[in-house]
Amino acid sequence: MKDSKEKSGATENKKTTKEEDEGGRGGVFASCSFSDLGLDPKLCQHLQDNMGFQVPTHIQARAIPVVISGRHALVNAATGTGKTIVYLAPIVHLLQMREPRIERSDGTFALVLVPTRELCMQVHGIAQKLVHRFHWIVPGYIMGGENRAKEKARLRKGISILIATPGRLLDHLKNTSSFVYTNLRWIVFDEADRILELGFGKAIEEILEFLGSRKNDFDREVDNGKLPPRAARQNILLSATLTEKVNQFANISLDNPVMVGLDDKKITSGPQNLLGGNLTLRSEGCGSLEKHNTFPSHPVENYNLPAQLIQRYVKVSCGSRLVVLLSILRTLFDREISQKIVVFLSTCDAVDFHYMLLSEFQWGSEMHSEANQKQKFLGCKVFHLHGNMKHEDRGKAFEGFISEKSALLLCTDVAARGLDFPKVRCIIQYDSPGEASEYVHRVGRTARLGEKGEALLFLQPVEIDYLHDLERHSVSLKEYPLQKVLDSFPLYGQKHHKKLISLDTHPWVLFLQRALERFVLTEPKLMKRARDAFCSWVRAYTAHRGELKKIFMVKKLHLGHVARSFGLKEQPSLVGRSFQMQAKKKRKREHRKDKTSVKKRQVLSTKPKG
Ligand SMILES: Nc1ncnc2c1ncn2[C@@H]1O[C@H](COP(=O)(O)OP(=O)(O)OP(=O)(O)O)[C@@H](O)[C@H]1O
Repeated sequence: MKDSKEKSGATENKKTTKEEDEGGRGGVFASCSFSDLGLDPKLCQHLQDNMGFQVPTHIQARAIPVVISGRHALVNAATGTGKTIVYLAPIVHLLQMREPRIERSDGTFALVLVPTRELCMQVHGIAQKLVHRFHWIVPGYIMGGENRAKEKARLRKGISILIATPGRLLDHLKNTSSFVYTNLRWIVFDEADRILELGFGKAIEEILEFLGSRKNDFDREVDNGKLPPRAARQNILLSATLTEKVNQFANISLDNPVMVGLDDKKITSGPQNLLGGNLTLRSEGCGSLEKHNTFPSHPVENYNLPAQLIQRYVKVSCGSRLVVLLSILRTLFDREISQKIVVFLSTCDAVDFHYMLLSEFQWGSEMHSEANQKQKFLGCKVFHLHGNMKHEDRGKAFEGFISEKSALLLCTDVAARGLDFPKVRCIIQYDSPGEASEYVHRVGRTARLGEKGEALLFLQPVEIDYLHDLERHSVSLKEYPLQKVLDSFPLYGQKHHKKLISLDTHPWVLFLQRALERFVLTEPKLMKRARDAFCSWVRAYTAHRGELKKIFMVKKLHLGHVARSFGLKEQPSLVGRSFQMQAKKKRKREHRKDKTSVKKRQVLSTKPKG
């Protein structure tokens, strides 16, 4: 009975895919209804009336029946296509059906693991909305940085759907005896690859071991009578990008998973199984499954980006980067006053510096020939978000950026994954991402759910090969018309050259650079931030791994130009004590080496031959 229901679901979904490819907002929505997917009518009504979800998205239509069926699943779909509902709706559906009703004293039934605090809060918010009509289902969260004692008290009372970051969950598994998880039915890994990238690999293994949910442990625990049969436990893994990390993760946590969202054109080469050859896929349920039992050992995935996303790159020499960033931001906000933009930077110090600069930088009277009073260069509200901020400030920035109509967010990759900021129009990657998968997640903060969106990647001329790396994943970018943008700024008496030799000699670039350097010089706090940012930025640049090291070569950086990009006039040797110390140590080491080799040579030359 169950199988036939799933089969009919799969056929229906295939039909919706075709139909929806022909129309709909960017091909995101399916033409079936939530109740067609087998969800409870009250839940469907609530999704429609209170949450405004009229119909499921494509991935929801395909994956919700699979999750309801109880199978382990690996779900892959573009950013912003509604993957959170893919697991939360079936969990709520199945929990509200239980007779007798679940109680808080039954403890945790579903565990959702996420990589960051912000995502934890976001998923918890959605879970709270979903259980609105089912007051006996209690969502809750635990995450790093929160008060442990309060969390313990909440766990003691009982949390039915628990959203957690891995470190804090492990802590409670080890130390909170009142945490009941004997009824655990689901473990969901949202942004699975990122959880591993953040170094939670060991924690995850320990968690799975604690919960008796490692693939190989499971049968043993069942045999020992510690766990109910397999059907009672379901693991689900979700990400917009399939990487080697997801592969590892799937290997330890999934048992005969159903793969949803992988289609033929996504993998371009290679002979082996994505899941290390261990995976045996079932042929029933989704018709597409049988096709996917072979995958490359090092898959080159064609990333699935929102079709309506406009992707461009801007080629800028290092010394002009800051001026170009400000000019583009100004142009974007002038073009559309009410909009939201996110700028990604590589380090917390770089975020702090740019946050202070962009919040405070004003047009001086010397810039404006007519008006004497100063005015802010950017009129919008500026927020910043990174991992070194106090937890409450992170929370405020997150909430603040969501609620503003027009705002700029400067952030590190802490905001790259999963966060759903409504109405973000443009993503600027001022500092390059690492792996192509990171590019995909960053740009995924815009063009969500079929909305419009633009993405702009800054590259120095020496870094342009990064575009080839993206192309390997079928991500191709067009060049941004920078000259046109720069020419649109007033030059105040300076001659406009029709044919410019280089961007760095553009009168507007020179003009704004001088103004920025003066501004940084007169603000001691900003100057300090600029120096710290310079040092951390160069350190981060040296941290690129693998093949990317050949593109982002620190040797090719002109440190004087890097300093200019932080509004500093000084040469790098004058900037940052840690740098001076490092350089001094290096010189000493080299000096010692020279001395020893001279001595050796002397010894050799004075040694009598034979
Ligand atoms: N069926 C639906 N109809 C309308 N809106 C929806 C529907 N499903 C989800 N949404 C909304 O779409 C947005 C994106 O959802 P979600 O954050 O779950 O996407 P995602 O695929 O997990 O993205 P990412 O890969 O970036 O994590 C959210 O604002 C969510 O409320």
